[in-house]
Amino acid sequence: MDTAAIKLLIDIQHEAYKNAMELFVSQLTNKIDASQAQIMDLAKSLEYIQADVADLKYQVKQLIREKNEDKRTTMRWQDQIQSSSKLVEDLESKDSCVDKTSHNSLCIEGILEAEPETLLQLAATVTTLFQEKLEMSDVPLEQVYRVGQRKCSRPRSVLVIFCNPIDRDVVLRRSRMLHGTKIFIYESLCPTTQNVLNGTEEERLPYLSHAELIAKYKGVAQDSSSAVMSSSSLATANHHDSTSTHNADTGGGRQVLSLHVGQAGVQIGRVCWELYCLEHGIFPDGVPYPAISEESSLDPFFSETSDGKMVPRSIFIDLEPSVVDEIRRGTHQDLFHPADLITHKEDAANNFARGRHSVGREVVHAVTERIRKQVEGCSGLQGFICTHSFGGGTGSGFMTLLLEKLAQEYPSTSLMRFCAFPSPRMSTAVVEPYNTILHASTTMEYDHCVFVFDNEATYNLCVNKLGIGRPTYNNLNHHVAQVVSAATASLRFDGALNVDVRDFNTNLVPLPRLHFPVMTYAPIVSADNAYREQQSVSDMTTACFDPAMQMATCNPATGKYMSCCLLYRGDVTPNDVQRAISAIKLKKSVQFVEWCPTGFKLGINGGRPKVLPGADLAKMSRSVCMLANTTAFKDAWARVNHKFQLMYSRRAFVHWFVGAGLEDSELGIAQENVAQLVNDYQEVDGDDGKVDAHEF
Ligand SMILES: Nc1nc2c(ncn2[C@@H]2O[C@H](COP(=O)(O)OP(=O)(O)OP(=O)(O)O)[C@@H](O)[C@H]2O)c(=O)[nH]1
Repeated sequence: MDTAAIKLLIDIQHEAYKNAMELFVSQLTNKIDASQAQIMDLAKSLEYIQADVADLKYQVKQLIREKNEDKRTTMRWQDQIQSSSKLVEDLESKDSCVDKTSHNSLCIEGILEAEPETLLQLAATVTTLFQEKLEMSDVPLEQVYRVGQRKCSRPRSVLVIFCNPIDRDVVLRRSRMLHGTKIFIYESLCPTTQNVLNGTEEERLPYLSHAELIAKYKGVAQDSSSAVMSSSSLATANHHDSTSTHNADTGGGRQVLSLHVGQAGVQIGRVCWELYCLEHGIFPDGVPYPAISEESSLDPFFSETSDGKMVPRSIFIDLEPSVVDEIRRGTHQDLFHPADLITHKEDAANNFARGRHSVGREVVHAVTERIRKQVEGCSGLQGFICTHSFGGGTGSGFMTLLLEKLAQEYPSTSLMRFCAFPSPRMSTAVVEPYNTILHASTTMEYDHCVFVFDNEATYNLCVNKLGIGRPTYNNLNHHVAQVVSAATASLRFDGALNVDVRDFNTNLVPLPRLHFPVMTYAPIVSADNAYREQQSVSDMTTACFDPAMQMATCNPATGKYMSCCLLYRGDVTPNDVQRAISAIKLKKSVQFVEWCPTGFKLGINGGRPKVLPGADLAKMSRSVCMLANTTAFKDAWARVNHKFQLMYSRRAFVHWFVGAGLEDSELGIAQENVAQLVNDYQEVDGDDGKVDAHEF
């Protein structure tokens, strides 16, 4: 083999080794890569396993924690069950004691005594009161003593313990004879006295504040089962405590009787009571929640039965049964006393005259009897609240009849009404203008507040502010009830600034005939937008002066405000309110009559506004209700009177009214009377007789 051949052979072998080496290296690399990948996979799996382990550890911990929590909850529940049963036992024992002891005492407020007086003299004063004012002969008293601060020649509260419980019942029944005397008799305190006062009869008795008195009784009750105060009377006594100064100033009582008349009045009333129950913590069957808010005063709007149920101080009246039957069959059927749901066989057929002169007369006696019964159950009636429409035959005609009876029987009792005024374009009856004008004319001289809203304005609020596509009466009534609840909150709850029924009339009616304040409520926010739209006190106060927020169709810019009541609820301070009002006063668009420079009546109530489950309105932390007496409302009257005139000039539908007992001349007189009302408004705002007629 020559050298060249050997060299070639070496090259070939070299190449072969090289290839083999490369192959080996690549195989080795692949193996290393595969191993690395495997290692990576293993590492990842390890990571997953570690994560799973951590997860499992966490879950185990969580389970242990939950188990412990469960244990604690079980223990808490056991505690609660124990304390509830104790509470029930306490209440049962108190109830049984109350049965024995609560029927021999009464609290008399407003006794004027010459200072200083001994117990005997005080007892003599009380006995003389019973003899002279209640026409009772000898009433043996077991004990009397004073309640409240000692101040010379101020009317004071006296607790009277009767020897004979029958005497106590007679005094309570006859307490109505004290009407107008500024002396009020309450069923508030029901203690036995043996352990309370130790002095001899000749010693002057200690003056105890209500709180001291209650504390003392509580102590006595704990020490000895012979002195007991029931939870209900304690609540009443607390209420006395909080309102006694208020009553002393106003000379008024406390309870309010609500009268809901006709379809609109009944349906609005029903929603109002559902809301009141929610606000006061009362189940639909009238049983109070176990813990009632301390600020809540049930007594003004509810009476309590012997088994602890709360019954609304209300009467629902309709001339036909179907609408009231819905209450009789509804969720709150057990709330109302059946006798407070009064119906007749046939309605007033949209006819004022049938409501006032024919069908209405057949029912009015039963209604006034039931009212009398309810009033007898009140220790001091503060006023009546009515809901009804102006346009229906019952709401207009029967209501005039009822108002006459109330004026005769309870002349000094205040009254306020929430009324559905006919809408400019929406109407359910052609003769609404007749009914409205006849009603207004007949009741014109009653100078109590008639708070007005119309369904069209309320409907627009539901559409534009709450985003309801096609609002029903139910939607409208929920909104109206919200406003009625806001307006009556200060009658039902203790607050920083309270307003009572008489205050409304005194502050909102500057001239007797001009007594139709318009209702506005803010904020109106749909439940969907609740979290986005919390409004400040200033925002919502300003919103009240926005015409689009008003619940009655009239433009405030065409008139002047004569008076204005702003009732705040919830998270509101007097400073916030003052700032908001100062800002309003600077607005040129808000015009007040010159002779009413202060203009604003304020009420502040700490409790947050509540809404019924499923309501369209959002639950907000604060709200305001404005009741404003504005001369702009003349436009609404002029509009209805114009419609009346159009029909009456052709004597259209007049025969139906005359046929049901109306004097023909009454229609003409009514129209003139309301035309005069429009003039009265115009005189007040110095208008030159112009009325906004574009809506007619
Ligand atoms: N907001 C509201 N308005 C109502 C309701 N029902 C009727 N109305 C309005 O009330 C006016 C008619 O009065 P009603 O209350 O229905 O009639 P009534 O008083 O029962 O009288 P009669 O039916 O004639 O016996 C109309 O303007 C209706 O739009 C209601 O539930 N809510």
